[in-house]
Amino acid sequence: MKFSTISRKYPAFRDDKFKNPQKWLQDKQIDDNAETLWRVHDKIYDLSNFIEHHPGGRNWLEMTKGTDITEAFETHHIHGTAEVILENFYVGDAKLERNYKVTFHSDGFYKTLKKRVALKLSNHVNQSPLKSMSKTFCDLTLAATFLAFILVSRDFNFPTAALAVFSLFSLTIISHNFLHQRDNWRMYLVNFSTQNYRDWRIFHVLSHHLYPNSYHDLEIILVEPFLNWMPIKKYSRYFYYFMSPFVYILVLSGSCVIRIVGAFRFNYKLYWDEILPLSIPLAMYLFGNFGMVDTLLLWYGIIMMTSFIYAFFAFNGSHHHNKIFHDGDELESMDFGIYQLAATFDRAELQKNQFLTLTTFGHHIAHHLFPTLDHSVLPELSELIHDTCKEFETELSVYPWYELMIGQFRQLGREKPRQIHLRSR
Ligand code: HEM
Repeated sequence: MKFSTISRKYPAFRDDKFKNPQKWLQDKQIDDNAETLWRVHDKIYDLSNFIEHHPGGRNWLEMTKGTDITEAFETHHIHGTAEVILENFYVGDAKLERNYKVTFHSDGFYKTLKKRVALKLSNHVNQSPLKSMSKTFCDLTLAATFLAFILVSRDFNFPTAALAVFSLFSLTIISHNFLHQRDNWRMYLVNFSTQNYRDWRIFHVLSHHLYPNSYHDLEIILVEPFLNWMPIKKYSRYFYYFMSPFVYILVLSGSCVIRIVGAFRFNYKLYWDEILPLSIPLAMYLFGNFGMVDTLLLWYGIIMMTSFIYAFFAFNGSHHHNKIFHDGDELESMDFGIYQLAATFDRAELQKNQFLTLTTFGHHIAHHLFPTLDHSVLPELSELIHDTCKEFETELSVYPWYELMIGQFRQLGREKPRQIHLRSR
């Protein structure tokens, strides 16, 4: 059946043969009723003259022209300044209703929590020292990654290879913290794993974060038909179990292949920072003991191992337990925050360690609710989020890691949509 629980239209993108982040944005323009400009709730804005002045960087507004940016706008601005500025660019009311059914009522769960978070951040939490720890961790991991790859190319053995894999894995996830924020140089570090920060901002920030586990979520759609967590399946669970390790190994370099194919077949633009990942094999070649071909093979081998561990964490960590919402399931409330709680679980372990929070997608629910906040600030919000959940008679789901993993494999076999019980008043 072709429908999505969270939107009125079934995404145009689903019927494309070659799926990639740029095409996702183009097709979103068809679905979003944004009248070639920018839509926020039921109003249309012309932000063309604001692109250059946007404090978060020009990239966000450039990419989203012609689409409904309600979810992005609400989640990326906590303090209310953006709402005031937005009104300067109002051009008229939207002619058609919003495609997405998710709501942001001012007395609903998400907006209530957001007001409380804004107050707490202004009055009680000094973010600067915490944020600078994140930057220090990130910079040390960057240095460790280069050092580890050079060590591998001088003396290839299990400990040096493991060090290279774990430092690149950590670097990839730490840099994810920074690409959610205003433009900064650390966002480019995600490129070292052969991915690209612009694509990440589409498939992860604008697609996965805003519409998790739905047919609008590119992180799910891009691995189909090899993996499928939606309740409506094409193949048996055994096919997906068999394919899992192959998908895990190829996830990182696969995104690079998608970009190259997009550039040659569809004329998508390639940027200077696409060549950043090659600085690692270059350093290995200059300082190591291997020839050029062996260096490249060694580098790619480590990328594949990193990819396996990265995908293992990403797919088993927070979104695909069989009790989690997946498109086709019914939701009891369409409040944006309640939807995020239904589509995201937290891991019980290691919640207090800042380095591990940064490198393993920790405090994932809080991160989904307020993605621009540095991961170091998220533990400070735990109590507030718990209290607000209680008040709205809803809950955070926290599971031990092994249960999330078992649930993910069960979800690969779940074939019936069901109602997700997360109440909210
Ligand atoms: C696709 C939609 C948008 C996205 C993804 C986005 C993203 C961001 C990001 C990442 C930041 C930096 C946040 C931080 O590091 O604390 C930011 C800040 C900001 N943005 Fe946007 N933005 C969008 C649309 C807009 C619009 C339409 C306006 C107003 C017309 C706006 C006004 C601001 C302002 C004033 C800030 C400074 C921080 C604040 O006051 O919240 N943004 N934005």
